[in-house]
Amino acid sequence: MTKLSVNINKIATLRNSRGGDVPNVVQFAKDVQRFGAEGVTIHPRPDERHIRYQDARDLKPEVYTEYNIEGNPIKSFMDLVLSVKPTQVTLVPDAEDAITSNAGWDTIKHKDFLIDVIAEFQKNGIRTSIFVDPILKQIEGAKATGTDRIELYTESFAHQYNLGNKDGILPYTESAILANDLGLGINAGHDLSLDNIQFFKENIPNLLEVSIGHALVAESLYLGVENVIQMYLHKLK
Ligand SMILES: CC(=O)[C@@H](O)[C@H](O)COP(=O)(O)O
Ligand SMILES: NCC(=O)COP(=O)(O)O
Repeated sequence: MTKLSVNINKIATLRNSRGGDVPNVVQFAKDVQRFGAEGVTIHPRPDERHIRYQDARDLKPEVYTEYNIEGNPIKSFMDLVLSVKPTQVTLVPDAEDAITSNAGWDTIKHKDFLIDVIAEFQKNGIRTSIFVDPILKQIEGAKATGTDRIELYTESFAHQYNLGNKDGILPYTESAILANDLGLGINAGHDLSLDNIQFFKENIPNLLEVSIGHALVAESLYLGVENVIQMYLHKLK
């Protein structure tokens, strides 16, 4: 069984584009849980261009499934996560100016830093996951940091799958086998979608959780737009 955690960053992006509170991210989190989502993921960035630090605090009492906060463990992010105390923190090595996450950790180069940060979160009862590329030595490096889980960065799989190249899954399967052998839990995310999720799941042994946002929100627009147009037409009769 793989848990679906819905990333609600895009809901905050839409809200921020008008400056008001529509759509309301807390209400959206409540609704996705009511519809069956098994977790809520947010990824506050230092510029707060979508999810804001205050959203992370406001969501805490309403997320009764798994609450996952992702981000680069700079001081302000660490303070936020340590005060909110989500179920899980996912560490992502984002550059400040990155449009979205675009690489996993170099777990070898940043080993000492990751060991310290991970120990601090674990000491506070927060499960840790670190975002990694599907590279065997990086998975071994992840193990050495003491993290509970890894999150496989799935952009390259999604890209290859979209091009019709199913072999793009191979490094992910190998990485998952190694992670299982090492006793690391396995999460995955980035550009997963209705098109590619089943194939991914079938090829990753013991996939514990996926976090999906961008495609899920885009798909929801497409799958919902016919209904909404009909409702407007009905009211305009
Ligand atoms: C960690 C990751 O894979 C990202 O997909 C991220 O959580 C999404 O961030 P943005 O919504 O800022 O693109
Ligand atoms: N950790 C990945 C995530 O939360 C969502 O990524 P995406 O589906 O928005 O690409």
